[in-house]
Amino acid sequence: MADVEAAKRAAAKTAVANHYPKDARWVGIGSGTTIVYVVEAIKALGVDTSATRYVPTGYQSRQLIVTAGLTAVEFDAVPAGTVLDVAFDGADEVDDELNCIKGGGACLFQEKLVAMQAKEFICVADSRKLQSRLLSSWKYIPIEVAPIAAFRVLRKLKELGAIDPVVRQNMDAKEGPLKTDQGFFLVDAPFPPMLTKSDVQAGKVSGKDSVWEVNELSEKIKSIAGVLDVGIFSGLTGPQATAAGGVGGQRPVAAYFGMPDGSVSVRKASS
Ligand SMILES: O=C(CO)[C@H](O)[C@H](O)COP(=O)(O)O
Repeated sequence: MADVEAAKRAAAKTAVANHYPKDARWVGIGSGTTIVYVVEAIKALGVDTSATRYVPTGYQSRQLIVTAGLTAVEFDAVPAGTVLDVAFDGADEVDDELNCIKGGGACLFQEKLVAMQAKEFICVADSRKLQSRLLSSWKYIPIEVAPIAAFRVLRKLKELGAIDPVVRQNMDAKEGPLKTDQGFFLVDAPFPPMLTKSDVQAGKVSGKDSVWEVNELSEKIKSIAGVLDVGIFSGLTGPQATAAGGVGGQRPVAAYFGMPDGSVSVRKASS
């Protein structure tokens, strides 16, 4: 465990050193345990942060920002048209093309909003998260769902090939479904490992026999009525989205993994 924490810290330090702009104005801060080291690394830079505004992806993230003595501005208070300089976040799994699964820590919708508002979305994780295909080691896709539609969504997910999807429950003394920062439920939907775009280009068949290409499955799940968002971050990166006339993408431009030997492996999105 100590090694895993050291790996997360090393990845965060390198990611911040490479991507935190000297004159940062707007910075997205994600959720989870790894992001704690990103904030630690930002503080350790010793730069003047008085004019920098940090945009959280949920309650935990906001507390982290404030406790570090940084200024938090909620996503809906960011002035219209503002593009964040950079957004850092963790992931539950990252594939060869830098598609990610997120939401294991019960945040995903706000994480996606923040990532998609950033010029650069940077993922920080430890080596356990690095797999050639999504759903290799991590077994389910978190999906944020309107409570009233939960049973319908479960049924539709089974039709798509999900194996025993469930509504995530509170782990503390308060029994019942866990609620997200939006007051929604989370459905955890196990699927077999997904295909990447290059798998499909190489002739592997997608969408049949419950084996899905990442983007295709993401779209299918998002189109189910009652789904707020899906914990698959795929498609365009920020610069690609900007070039296409949009703001930012949901796929990171780079992912940093702390390795067991103390090194940091960097993966960059190619296409
Ligand atoms: O998506 C997330 C929260 O829902 C987290 O980024 C993801 O679960 C990774 O967390 P950790 O850094 O603790 O491994």
